[in-house]
Amino acid sequence: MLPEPRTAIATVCLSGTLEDKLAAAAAAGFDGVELFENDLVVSPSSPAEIRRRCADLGLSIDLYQPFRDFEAVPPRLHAANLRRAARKFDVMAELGADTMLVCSSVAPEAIDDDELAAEQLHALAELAATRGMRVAYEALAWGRHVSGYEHAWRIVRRAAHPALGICLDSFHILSKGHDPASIRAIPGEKIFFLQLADAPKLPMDVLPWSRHHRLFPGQGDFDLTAFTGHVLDAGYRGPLSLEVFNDVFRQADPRPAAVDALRSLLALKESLGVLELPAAPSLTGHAFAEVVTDPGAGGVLAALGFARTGVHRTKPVELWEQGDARVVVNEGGAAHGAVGAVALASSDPVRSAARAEALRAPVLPRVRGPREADLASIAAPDGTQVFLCGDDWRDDFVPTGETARGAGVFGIDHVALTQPFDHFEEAALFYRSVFGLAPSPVTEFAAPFGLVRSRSVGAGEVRLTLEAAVVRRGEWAPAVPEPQHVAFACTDAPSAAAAMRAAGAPLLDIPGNYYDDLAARLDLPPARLAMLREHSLLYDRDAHGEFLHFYTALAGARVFFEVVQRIGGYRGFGVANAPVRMAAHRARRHAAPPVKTPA
Ligand SMILES: O=C(O)c1ccc(O)c(O)c1
Ligand SMILES: [Mg+2]
Repeated sequence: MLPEPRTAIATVCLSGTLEDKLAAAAAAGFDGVELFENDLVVSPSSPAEIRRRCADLGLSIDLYQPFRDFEAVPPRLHAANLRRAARKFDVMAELGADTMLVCSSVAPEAIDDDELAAEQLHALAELAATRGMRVAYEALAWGRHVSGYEHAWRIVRRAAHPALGICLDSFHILSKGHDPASIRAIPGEKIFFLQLADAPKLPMDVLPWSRHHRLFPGQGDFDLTAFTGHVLDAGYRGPLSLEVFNDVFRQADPRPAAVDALRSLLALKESLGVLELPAAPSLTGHAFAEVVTDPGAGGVLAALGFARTGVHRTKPVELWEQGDARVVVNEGGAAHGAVGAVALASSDPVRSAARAEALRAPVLPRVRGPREADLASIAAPDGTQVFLCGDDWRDDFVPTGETARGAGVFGIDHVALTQPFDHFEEAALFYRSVFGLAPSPVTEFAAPFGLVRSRSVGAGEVRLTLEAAVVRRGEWAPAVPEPQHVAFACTDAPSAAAAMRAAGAPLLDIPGNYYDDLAARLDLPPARLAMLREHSLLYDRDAHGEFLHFYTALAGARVFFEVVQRIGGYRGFGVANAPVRMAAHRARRHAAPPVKTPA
């Protein structure tokens, strides 16, 4: 196994003042930082004070950057650039930083002349060397004449100065579709620095793409494992340093953002085989879901055919069951009103907790009564608790003796966790790295109250959907923000809907326009279409099978239920129908007072 690389983060990734950023990076466990010039310029601390602060926090300053528009300029400008550089080397000496980043020129004065670029960089490297420092040259994807790493490397080789090397940045290389395999031809000791950033594939100009949409490794569409593998194989032994320009991260609380950032590197190191973590135990299904709501949810569950089978020994929560679908109802939290916990059956809950801890996920201390089962409880980025349980969690509930009437539900199909916009990317990385759940591609759909971004994470019978409004919402959107829901699986949706409706379940009515559109889009047999219309069922299909589903009205402040039937190997979640459901919820809220079914 290669030695485990050190970790670093550019101060530009995080929000706040330099002091906030350094504290957050250190608390998350980073070894070093890339210091952005702007963060230094606005700081009231002198470079020497920043150096002491970093030392106290256990952080090294691995790179000072950026130094712009240096190479390939007319002689008059070159002299001025060297003067400017000498000042910056003085600052670096005070900081205790020994590597300066020089990005390829973007200025219109820059000349397309590799010989001149090499000559001027040689002069800069000579200046650095006299102070025991070095210069790392990076090709920006939008550099005026140098925009690819192979070109930057040709110039560095031509300059032939021991204090001049290159800086590789995964974004600039992968965004332009350049093949990273040629990195292997660069001697490791000439790769002075490595900056890592992922990104979603977006058909836009590289500059705005880079400045607004970079993500932490594992959150986007680039293959950072293969990329970093080439760099390590070339012999690079410096830090893995995150350089992520992202509008959300730059406004977020830097403390959890830094933890999220470090988690991305731990997962990357694991995938590279340079860090061993406790393996993710297999997850065999949904043990239960906990809904935190105001009184009423139990009544809706009763109408769906569930029975109240248990009462918790010490907490004011009840267990409701039908088949293998289990819902813990906590009616004490109307203020929150949503899915409070997702409980997944783990083959090894203790190892699940150990892996979560190793990936810096908050493992919550659990207050246990004398007979209570040991569950690992881990807080997801939005505060949802994820329980990993073995078989004994049911012992926490005193049986009531009631049994479910039953309406065809046999289990939990999925749990839909609407996310605050700011946690969307982080959530996918969290569920993937901590629990080994594979994310689907991101889709977006137009909903009545704005565009919604959606993806799922899952493995086998464990399925979670993550949805977020694409921009923060204003005053006009409904007063019930982002309801969450639990979806139950059944084998016969029309019969289940009929039985539930007969028992008084508040099922959503779907407008006729929806069925007219279905008839136009899909060539469904008339009898099947009539059946869907009669029961207000929604329909979807993919290459693997078909999907029938229906929803209840809101059963609490922010929670509702869904019943689904998967036919064949259908893999989706009926996302295309989500806007119909949202509009139906809105119509229902306006037409009727809040649902209050008798318990
Ligand atoms: O967007 C920029 O200007 C910028 C600056 C420094 C970098 O290392 C980089 O990758 C981009
Ligand atoms: Mg960079």
